[in-house]
Amino acid sequence: MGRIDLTLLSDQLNVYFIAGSRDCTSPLPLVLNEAIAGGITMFQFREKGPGALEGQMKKALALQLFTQCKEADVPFIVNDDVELALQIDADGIHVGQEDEDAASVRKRIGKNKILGVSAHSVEEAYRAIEAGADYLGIGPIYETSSKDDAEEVKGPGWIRELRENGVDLPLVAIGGINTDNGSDVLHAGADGLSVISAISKAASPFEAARELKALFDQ
Ligand SMILES: Cc1ncc(COP(=O)(O)OP(=O)(O)O)c(N)n1
Ligand SMILES: Cc1ncsc1CCOP(=O)(O)O
Ligand SMILES: [Mg+2]
Repeated sequence: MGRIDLTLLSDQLNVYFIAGSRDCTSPLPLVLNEAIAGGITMFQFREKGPGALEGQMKKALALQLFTQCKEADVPFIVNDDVELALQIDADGIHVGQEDEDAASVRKRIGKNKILGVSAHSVEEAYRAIEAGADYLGIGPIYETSSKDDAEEVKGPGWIRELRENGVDLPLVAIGGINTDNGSDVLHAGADGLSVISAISKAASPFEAARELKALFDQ
């Protein structure tokens, strides 16, 4: 049995903000400060795509954001880059089907870090669980403009389908999620809502995070 407490994790996934420097119009540390004040429960550093920082600049930004998260007790997850996650001793890593194999990542990070894996079919979900995933990222639920190579839109019914097929690991939904459609996603069986643009491009990241968090109090 791993060290990760899955009951605690399902709450930590509630408002899962994901961003890299190019997702924001103001500096990411400022956006993250507001998002934290608004009540996000987890953060994923996803620095990729054209114009993304690399090497030491990427690491320096990761360390700055990680410090902010630590001060607020918000788990800090690194997207894709297992090496970086290990170097800075992040709280966890998220990988997809095109990234390093989840079982190999689990071996490298040990039992004490959170491992999130994207799944697009019941089969992928079961394979990820077998490989040692702590939670699954499920999507895209709705249309997204934040990921160029996103798979086809699946709708919230897909979350229900996974639950009906016995997938009981914490699930976080992703893709086009906002305060208007978030409750449909939760009613379908997701533990959490992961968002990029709903917070990173909001006029007030603080208000956006606060409104997403409020969906869990209803
Ligand atoms: C919580 C969460 N779910 C899914 C993803 C997507 O991961 P992936 O399919 O590897 O795509 P990229 O984000 O790496 O472009 C995610 N990052 N987080
Ligand atoms: C990383 C990722 N994986 C599937 S959709 C997506 C992007 C989600 O961004 P947004 O919340 O802006 O739709
Ligand atoms: Mg990936």
